[in-house]
Amino acid sequence: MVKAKKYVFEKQFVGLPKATDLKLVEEELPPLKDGEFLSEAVYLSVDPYMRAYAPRLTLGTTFIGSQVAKVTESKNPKFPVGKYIVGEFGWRTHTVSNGQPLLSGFPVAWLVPDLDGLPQSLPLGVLGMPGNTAYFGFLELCKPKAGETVAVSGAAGAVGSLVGQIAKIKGCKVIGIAGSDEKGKWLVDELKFDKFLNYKDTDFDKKLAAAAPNGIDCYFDNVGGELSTKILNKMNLFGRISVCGAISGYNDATAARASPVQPALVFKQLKMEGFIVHRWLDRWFEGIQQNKQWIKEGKLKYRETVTEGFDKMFDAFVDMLQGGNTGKAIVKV
Ligand SMILES: NC(=O)C1=CN([C@@H]2O[C@H](COP(=O)(O)OP(=O)(O)OC[C@H]3O[C@@H](n4cnc5c(N)ncnc54)[C@H](OP(=O)(O)O)[C@@H]3O)[C@@H](O)[C@H]2O)C=CC1
Ligand SMILES: C/C=C/C(C)=O
Repeated sequence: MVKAKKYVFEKQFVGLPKATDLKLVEEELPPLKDGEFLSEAVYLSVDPYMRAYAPRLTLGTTFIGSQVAKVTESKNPKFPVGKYIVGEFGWRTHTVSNGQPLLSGFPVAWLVPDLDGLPQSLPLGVLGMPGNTAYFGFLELCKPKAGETVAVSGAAGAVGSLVGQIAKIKGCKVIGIAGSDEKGKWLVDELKFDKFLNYKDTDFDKKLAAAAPNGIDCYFDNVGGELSTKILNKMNLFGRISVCGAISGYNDATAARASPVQPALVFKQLKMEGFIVHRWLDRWFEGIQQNKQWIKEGKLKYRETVTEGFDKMFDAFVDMLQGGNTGKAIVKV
């Protein structure tokens, strides 16, 4: 009999999640039926969407999330023993699944493609959902042209760090905005962003004006709130804004306030569009393949912030929400 550990969503989050909002429990897994397989988590992802989607989750269920897992027993020929998979199984160590797609049509599990020797954790980051968010969300919505100026907030995180590099690949000038000078040093020195702005600086407004003397053509928005209104007010005529996320407000216990964006939208004739990455499910492996190719060519770099231990899932989650990560935040079991 296999015992699994899992985190159950006990209490709805109010403000920053508390350890007591989730409960770590053990359960015995049943023997496999035909069509099922058993997998063991190797890496688990902690992502901002877990906080953003929480109000829609049912209390008492396993908390949501993706993992890279190894198939250890199988009665399903599509998921043979020894293969690595990405599973949408939630925060749990062992899982019995039949591999059937979720109600949304999203596969509950897919085999990790050939990584050409790259780390097995990357399907949770640059070669998975965050990588595709950067690839499709930026290129399809911002439609950047060489020579244009691109601003990206959340710039040192899993998605933002890739968006800025893809913008550089496309010949753009890139302004990255994040919350620490150490992150800024990584963006400029290693990822070759043109400029870095720390949104916590008291003279941020002055520095923004100096960093974008000719205005901003594309903005990839990971954070929302007042910071994003400030960027919108610096946009050029017919600028494009890809709205990816709004993490600056995810932990607000009361409704966040930001100055109106409509004047900038009207007078600069801006195009602002939100998206969910699953819009490009039919092109999922195109994004992964392209990002892998760019890594191999040395054009796309990635970083991971790895926390060790399944019992540290909550700590890793809250640390990421508060900016403790550079690049993709993951947990190694
Ligand atoms: N639309 C979609 O399909 C998807 C949307 N997303 C969204 O993209 C965004 C980035 O996700 P991801 O790259 O995975 O996460 P990150 O790796 O960027 O981690 C979150 C980061 O958010 C920053 N942050 C936290 N609080 C604030 C704040 N008040 N103001 C500004 N920045 C803050 C922190 O960096 P710092 O030190 O800079 O503050 C932190 O490191 C999120 O908003 C997420 O919801 C992600 C995937 C898919
Ligand atoms: C799929 C992820 C969505 C957000 C908002 O993070």
